Amino acid sequence: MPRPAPDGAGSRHSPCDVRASSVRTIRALWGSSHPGPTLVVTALAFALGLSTGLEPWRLAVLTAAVFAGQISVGISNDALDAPRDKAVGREDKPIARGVIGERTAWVAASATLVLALTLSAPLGWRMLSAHALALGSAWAYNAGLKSTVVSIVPFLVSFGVFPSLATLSAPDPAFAAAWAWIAGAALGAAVHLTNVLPDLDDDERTGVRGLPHRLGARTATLVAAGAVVLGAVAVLVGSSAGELTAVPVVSWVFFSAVVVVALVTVWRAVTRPPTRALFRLVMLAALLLATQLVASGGALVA
Ligand SMILES: CC(C)=CCC/C(C)=C/CC/C(C)=C/COP(=O)(O)OP(=O)(O)O
Repeated sequence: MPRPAPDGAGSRHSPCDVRASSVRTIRALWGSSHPGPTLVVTALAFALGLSTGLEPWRLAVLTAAVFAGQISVGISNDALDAPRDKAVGREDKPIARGVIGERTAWVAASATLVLALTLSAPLGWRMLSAHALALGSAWAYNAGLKSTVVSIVPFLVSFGVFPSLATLSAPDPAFAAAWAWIAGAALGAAVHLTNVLPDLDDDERTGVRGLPHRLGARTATLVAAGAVVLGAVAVLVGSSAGELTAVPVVSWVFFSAVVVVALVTVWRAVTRPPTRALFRLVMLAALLLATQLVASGGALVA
């Protein structure tokens, strides 16, 4: 069956055709946004905003700004990767499959980038600058750093600064404490090291050789699991100001759960070929740590 022409090229369309094509475009854009990570990072922003005690409008605007920013990062990533994804026949990539055109994708990625920054502005220039830094670093990954030995750096930067997006959104803005930077960067590293694992062979064929490709799947997963534990220790120790006797029981429960997740990640890595499950385990660890912060009332600011 012939594919519909991308970007609406073609002749006459009935209102039904137009509606169907709009739905197809929106679904394809959502599919290109890396929906799973987009939703997880948005939920993390919400949880960090809650734990910072933001008032409802600030919490809503922070969450919406992060959501828009993630969509812009995800779609621009797929738009830039489209020729490579097409070459290796990636069926999960709507742009590479020709469901939508690259022009449509770029319009959506640019519009959501502008929306993310516009929504950040009412939260203050510090939050706006921090979000611009996080997004700039993510776009730099998409634009080429992903194929270099320093492919991990944008994840360290974007996720390192990420907890501060919440604390800088407060009426009395402040950077997050050092332990929160460490936890964010450690989890960002784990996200990168596990996300690319199922695509290592396809990536090699199209010339993408980031840090995980050079480390190899097993080493990358072991380092990722170590980073998850480092993040968990940072949250446990940091949020109780170094007083281990003052750590609430709920924090120990979440900490133990995250260590179990890290152990399962290692076990899977040594017993099976790498799959998307390793990345999902890292996402789960990040959600557990954010929930721990909310449940224990741990303060993000020193
Ligand atoms: C807080 C914040 C702004 C964080 C974002 C940080 C960051 C560097 C994001 C890049 C996200 C991304 C689309 C990775 C997938 O790329 P890929 O091309 O390696 O893998 P794929 O095959 O899944 O597309």
